[in-house]
Amino acid sequence: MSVFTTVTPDDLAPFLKRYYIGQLVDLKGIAAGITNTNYFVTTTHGRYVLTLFEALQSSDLPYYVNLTAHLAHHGIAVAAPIANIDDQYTDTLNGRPTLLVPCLPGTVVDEPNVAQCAQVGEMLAQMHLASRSYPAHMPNPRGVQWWADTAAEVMQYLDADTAARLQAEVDLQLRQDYTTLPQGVIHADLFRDNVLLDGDRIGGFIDFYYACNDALLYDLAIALNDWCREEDGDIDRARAEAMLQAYQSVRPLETAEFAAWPVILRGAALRFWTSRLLDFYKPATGEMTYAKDPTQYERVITHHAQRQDFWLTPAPV
Ligand SMILES: Nc1ncnc2c1ncn2[C@@H]1O[C@H](COP(=O)(O)OP(=O)(O)OP(=O)(O)O)[C@@H](O)[C@H]1O
Ligand SMILES: N[C@@H](CCO)C(=O)O
Repeated sequence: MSVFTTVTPDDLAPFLKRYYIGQLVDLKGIAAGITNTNYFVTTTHGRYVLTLFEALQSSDLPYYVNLTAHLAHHGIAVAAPIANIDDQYTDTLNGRPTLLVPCLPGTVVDEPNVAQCAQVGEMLAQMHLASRSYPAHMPNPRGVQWWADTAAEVMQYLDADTAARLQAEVDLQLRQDYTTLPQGVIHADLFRDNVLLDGDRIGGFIDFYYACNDALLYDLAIALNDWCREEDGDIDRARAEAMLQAYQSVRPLETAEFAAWPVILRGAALRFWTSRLLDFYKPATGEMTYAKDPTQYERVITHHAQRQDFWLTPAPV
């Protein structure tokens, strides 16, 4: 249950007076999500989502919040932040920084189909292009060096075989230079639970709190590793081809990206293998004792390492 900070209708009444969204009708905590407190707020004008940030400080928020405003301005399906009477996107409630956005249509889909993977690929490419005019810059706090540092931190808990495989993956990634690939703003966590789908249509991309500037191809690899993944960590060909073709219908990959693709797929998997190992063996104090399965991403890497074909048709000349 992800309500860490309780909000009552009495707490909310003075807060809502700072917005032009009508009067409160209903307030309901949202169970999904593991980092922040989220509430559905229904007013006489409509339905909204109120987020109370549990870890991020007000000073951290502008990059993420202005990014979603920028993307919404360009027609990407994201929840555009709502400004308060002081024309600020963020406010404060019960000692936490807050954000109020409209409720987007759709639900999280656990078993996406080919058409849905194509939609995600297409909108991800649109998002990458639309954010080229976004002026702010944020280095990736969870880049290759973070994978290496995190692997070193959890190595002591692993059996010798797993530790050796983890170290080999880290060494492989430390030898790469992804900075020569096309760069831009990436979502960096575009898993199934961060996209709302309304049938085959995208209701919206949500949860931009890992967004940063990095290689665009890395973002595509993160999305593909989740959206097209089977239970055993293998990738489903039909979904992968659909996602890649749809992405490339908007932003064709460059020759250097074709070359980097097989290894960056493993890097994108290593990012979540290491973060899940860290959450599993060294959960942060006060964090919910809920950790996703690290071995899922170990298996993704094993499959990628054995693969000959990476679903890409030859690069256009
Ligand atoms: N704009 C929105 N419209 C509709 N539902 C939303 C919206 N934003 C969030 N939600 C709902 O709230 C849930 C939790 O949101 P989110 O995944 O952002 O939680 P979090 O705790 O902030 O992040 P995380 O779980 O990645 O740590 C989502 O699964 C979705 O059901
Ligand atoms: N999407 C991440 C969790 C949130 O960052 C994972 O599945 O490990």
